Amino acid sequence: MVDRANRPSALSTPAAAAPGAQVDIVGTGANSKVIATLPSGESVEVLLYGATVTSWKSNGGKTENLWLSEKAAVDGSKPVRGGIPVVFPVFGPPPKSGHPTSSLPQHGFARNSRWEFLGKSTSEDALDSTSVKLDFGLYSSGLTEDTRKAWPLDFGLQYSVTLAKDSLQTIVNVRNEGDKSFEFQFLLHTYLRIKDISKIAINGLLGVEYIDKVLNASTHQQKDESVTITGEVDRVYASIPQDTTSVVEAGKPRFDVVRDNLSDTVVWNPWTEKAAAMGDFAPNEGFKEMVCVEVGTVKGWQKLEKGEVFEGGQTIKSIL
Ligand SMILES: O=P(O)(O)OC[C@H]1O[C@@H](O)[C@H](O)[C@@H](O)[C@@H]1O
Repeated sequence: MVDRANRPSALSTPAAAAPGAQVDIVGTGANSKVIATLPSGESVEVLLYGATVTSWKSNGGKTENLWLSEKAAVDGSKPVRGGIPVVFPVFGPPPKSGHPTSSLPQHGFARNSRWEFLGKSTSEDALDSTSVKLDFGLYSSGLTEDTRKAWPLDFGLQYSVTLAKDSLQTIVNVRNEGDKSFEFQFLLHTYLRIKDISKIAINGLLGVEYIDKVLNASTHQQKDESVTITGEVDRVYASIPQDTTSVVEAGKPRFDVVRDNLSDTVVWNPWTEKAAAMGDFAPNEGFKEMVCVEVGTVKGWQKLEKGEVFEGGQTIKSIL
């Protein structure tokens, strides 16, 4: 457990009042989303369902950085296929029995619960560039009765999405608001949009041990400098010493994914058959234009005692 409640996050954004960013709440009910746009045109869209970031445009609003399936459910009927779903309090299929998360669905309940929009703050950096921070909350009191029964622990999640000119920062703060300790895993299931999977290299994982879920969960070590993708990939890289995982496309840096207080990263691409088997994955060939680089804490469990807080997240830089 890492308690960062009392130390300022290196990634936190000051909430100084500055005009400029436009923030709108669009739609009603399960479809509601918050859209923030900077004066320079960059934008982010966050569906209240799952607090799922469904779009992040940089380059003056001209470049979409996230992949979203054409058949993604954005009506609250199921987790969103694409964008940045939030995985909490368990990653993947939960332990079969004997763990408090055992009756939860794959990847937990955060990605299919409706979050509250807590508000926005804007700031300007030294270069007079505006950024906007959107805060979302999910609390045990806001869960459905069934979910509450399946995980009857008192928690508060605050999730901050900060849009700046060339970056998006997503940070979670998990608080134990009950009397009993609890364990959790957390992951940001980011679907990065790329042009051509055959030209992608993922760097920053050299020497790191990973569990290969395609090869019967066997353990391997990353021996090549770059991970390239030529078939289904589903790997959990754990305890990564380097903070940054980079995505290079056709020899040019495209994304830097910088982890904050999260030591693991999942690299996932479903490839042909798995993509075709998912009813909400479209178009079929869409797997060529996405790669998931998912930062998290998923090997083992984070434990929070009464009143304790954990904070962690990522900053993604879009390089063009
Ligand atoms: O279909 P889901 O539940 O969104 O999960 C997608 C993928 O998510 C990845 O994080 C997992 O490592 C994969 O095993 C899984 O298939």
